[in-house]
Amino acid sequence: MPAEWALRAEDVEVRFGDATAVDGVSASLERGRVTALVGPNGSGKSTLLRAMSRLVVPRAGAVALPDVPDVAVLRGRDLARRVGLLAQQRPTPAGVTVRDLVGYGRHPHRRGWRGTDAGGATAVARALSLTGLEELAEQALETLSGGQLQRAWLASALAQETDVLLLDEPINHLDLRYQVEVLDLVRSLADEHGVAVGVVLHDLDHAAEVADRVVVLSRGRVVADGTPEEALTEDVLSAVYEIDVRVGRDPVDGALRVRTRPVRGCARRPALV
Ligand SMILES: Nc1ncnc2c1ncn2[C@@H]1O[C@H](COP(=O)(O)OP(=O)(O)OP(=O)(O)O)[C@@H](O)[C@H]1O
Repeated sequence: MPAEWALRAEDVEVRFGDATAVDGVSASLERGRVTALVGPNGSGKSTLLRAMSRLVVPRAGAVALPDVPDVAVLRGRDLARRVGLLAQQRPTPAGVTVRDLVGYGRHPHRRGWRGTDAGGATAVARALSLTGLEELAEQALETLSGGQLQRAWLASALAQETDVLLLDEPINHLDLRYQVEVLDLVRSLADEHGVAVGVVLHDLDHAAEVADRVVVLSRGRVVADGTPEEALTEDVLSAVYEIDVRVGRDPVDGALRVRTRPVRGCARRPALV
């Protein structure tokens, strides 16, 4: 049975001056499913996520929720209660603690002139716990490492408690352990909480592992959209990345593995001592 869609881009076009960054893209994010957006640098992944959360206004097309044919009619805070975005580029405000930053994620839920938010404290505590940041909660953002800061921003997006979560390169700067933990978290948000996740990833092995569906973008257009096996083919990837790509299976666990021909000079590495 096809999954129920939660957010949909319909023929979305975004231009910056004369340049078209997203060129008539249609793609759906489904409840309880992880959709990975992949493609070369500059192919329009971030711009598409930003258009889906209305951070950029499409020149044509629409972004729809099941009950709202075009989210352009929604107030920003109404959309932010339903669609969360972990953007790629974020300013780091000085003198702000991790707990403050995570609390900002509750902004769309605050009501009234005092800004009351009944579920706020629980949501912030949960987000800190899910991202392993409880011990750093009172620390100022400027004292964090790149990976800790990345987790703090992710926690802020989680505290927003939206049905749709858009994550732009969420495992950037993370060490091996936190890469796995964040990808596990992404999976469990979909599996256990029914969240529709759209995630931009550069590592195609990660995309194959975590995603139910993969959308491959090239020059602002969708060139493949399907299961990892359907979308991440040698033909598609070799054409899109303009490099000889091989797709196989991991001999140990059978997972899809994407490899490139060794870069000249890197094929023969000295033996590890
Ligand atoms: N604010 C902007 N002003 C002008 N051009 C922009 C702006 N944002 C993005 N672009 C251009 O739009 C195109 C798509 O950029 P985008 O950031 O969406 O690509 P991407 O696939 O996310 O790339 P990357 O993998 O490098 O993050 C690029 O050519 C980029 O230069």
